[in-house]
Amino acid sequence: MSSHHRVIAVLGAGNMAGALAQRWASLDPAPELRLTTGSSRPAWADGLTHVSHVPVADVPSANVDAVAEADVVVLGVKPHAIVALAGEIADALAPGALVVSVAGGVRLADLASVLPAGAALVRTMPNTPVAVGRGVTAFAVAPGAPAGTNARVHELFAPTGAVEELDEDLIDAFSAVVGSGPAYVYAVIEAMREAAVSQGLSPEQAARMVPAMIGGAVAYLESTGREPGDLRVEVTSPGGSTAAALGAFVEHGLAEALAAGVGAATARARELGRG
Ligand SMILES: NC(=O)C1=CN([C@@H]2O[C@H](COP(=O)(O)OP(=O)(O)OC[C@H]3O[C@@H](n4cnc5c(N)ncnc54)[C@H](O)[C@@H]3O)[C@@H](O)[C@H]2O)C=CC1
Ligand SMILES: O=C(O)[C@@H]1CCC=N1
Repeated sequence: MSSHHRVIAVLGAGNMAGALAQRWASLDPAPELRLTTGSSRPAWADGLTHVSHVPVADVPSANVDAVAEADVVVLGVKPHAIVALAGEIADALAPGALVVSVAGGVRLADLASVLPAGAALVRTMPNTPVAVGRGVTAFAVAPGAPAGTNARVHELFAPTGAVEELDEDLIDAFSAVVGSGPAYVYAVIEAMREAAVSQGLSPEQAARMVPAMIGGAVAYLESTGREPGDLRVEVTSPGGSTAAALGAFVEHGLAEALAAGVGAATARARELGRG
């Protein structure tokens, strides 16, 4: 991380913004991180001298205090609370501070309306694997932001995984696939573990084997660069056991279920953005 981003304030360091902060805290050299929450305590920050944490329940000015001279300000609260939080800290922002929203649905225009004109404002959609440097984040820069804002976002997010700029109108769809996606994968892992146990494997065996299988399948896909359909066929002997499973998936509507889930998530993100 360059000298640009020496002090990072993370306001609302919960599941998502906390995952980002965790990654930044692990860098060498690490930035100074100032976390705020409502009342909860981010246990991962215990004992880290470059990470401070103040709950607004204890210190009502915690957000404004954290922003003073910060190079980056991450707004990590829930969508319904984020415009109020942006307004609360607007006057305390250091000149040139990069303001990063992670809120689902909430539009740049709504955030820009309460921030100083020309603020370096960016809307992002990260996912929780950023905590281990394997996230995938999309971002859109506010129309009035200074030149170079885009490069600052790339630099800030580079240690958290993949990052790419996306038209703001596509961020809700990206959220439905990639922001929420880890939850879908964990739901699949849970269901596969249950299925394994129902076929006689022990819970411990299933817990070990299922994530290793998924990690291996993804690594094979990524390292060969082959199409998933091609790799699927490679596993599926005609008339064999895999074909029996894939037939059952078609019969039970797996693809339709995934499409319906992604559609529901996109629609819900748009709703959240309208408040
Ligand atoms: N959880 C996820 O995987 C993802 C979440 N997001 C977005 O991240 C945002 C937060 O979601 P989560 O992290 O899941 O929720 P969360 O509830 O874990 O985090 C919100 C945090 O804000 C704190 N907070 C509440 N009021 C505050 C205030 N006035 N000042 C400072 N902190 C305050 C809470 O104590 C909590 O730590 C949402 O806008 C969501 O759309 C985006 C991408 C993925
Ligand atoms: O569930 C949510 O609303 C957020 C947005 C993407 C992931 N979590």
